[in-house]
Amino acid sequence: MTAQPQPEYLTGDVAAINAFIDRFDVFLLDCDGVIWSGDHVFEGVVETLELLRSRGKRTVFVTNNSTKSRSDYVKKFAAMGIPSDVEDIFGSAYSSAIYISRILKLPPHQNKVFVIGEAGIESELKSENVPFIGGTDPSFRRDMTPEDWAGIADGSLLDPEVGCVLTGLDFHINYLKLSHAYQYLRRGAKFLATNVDSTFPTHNSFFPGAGSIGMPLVNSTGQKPVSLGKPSQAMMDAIEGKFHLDRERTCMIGDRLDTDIQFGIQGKLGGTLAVLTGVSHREDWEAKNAAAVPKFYVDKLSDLLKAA
Ligand SMILES: O=C(O)[C@H](O)[C@H](O)COP(=O)(O)O
Ligand SMILES: [Mg+2]
Repeated sequence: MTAQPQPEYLTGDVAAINAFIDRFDVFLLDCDGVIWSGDHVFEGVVETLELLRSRGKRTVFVTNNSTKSRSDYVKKFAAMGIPSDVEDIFGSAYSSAIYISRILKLPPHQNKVFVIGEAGIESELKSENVPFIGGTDPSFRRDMTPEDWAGIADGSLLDPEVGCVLTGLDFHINYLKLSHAYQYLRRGAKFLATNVDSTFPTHNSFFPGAGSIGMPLVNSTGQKPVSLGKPSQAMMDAIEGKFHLDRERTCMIGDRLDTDIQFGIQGKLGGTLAVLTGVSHREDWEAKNAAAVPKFYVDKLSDLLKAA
């Protein structure tokens, strides 16, 4: 197997950074591991976004994190001193909601979604008028009872209008939710995921990701979900349609090879930039079986400030 061309290292190279910025009109920016870690915004990120915008560049935030809706993210950005607009944000919860409402088009008698995930998914489904159950409903945040075993087994506790199961990052996952979802899938419901990231970078550490939350259903049903987050090209096509992207003049910036960088490469974007403040490290793309190799990399996003 021929070695993949290794990325250009930009950190500290003012001329290369300027050439990099001038080469693109639109920057698609990942969030967890690039902009912030949990509620902590990385140093210099606010100024870096200001620099890109001052040079007439469009900044679009593309996150796989489905726990928040686009309007939640506008609030999170504002709290960090980053002006943004709902129109600048494309999350996997939104990507999933528009896929279900505009592409999947569930039959009217089975148009409900059983959600495994947080409020972000529910808000985006509501914005697309897609009915759902499960999710943050407190009646699902408890242990199984004898009635649950019996009612799930004979179907009397299941909602016949559920036609789809959607899994995302869920900080309240439990056996009751998994059992309902499993039975809906056994009965033929469509299996979707907002994203399948194995880990979640936050609090300067790592936690189980959305993909690890949905894995018990993959294992128990033998089915794989259709994933609507990065690197899904359904998401890229939706972004291209919305922002009228010139792919050659667009660069994806991310911290994860098998989501962000693959997303940019499969999307045939003009460039991909990896940052080393999140999941992936140099060894990951230098490895023979690398999931993807970025075109450029920096230690951290704010290294682009050297261009100023
Ligand atoms: O488990 C997850 O959902 C992901 O780790 C998280 O959402 C990643 O978000 P992103 O880096 O795409 O902003
Ligand atoms: Mg990330």
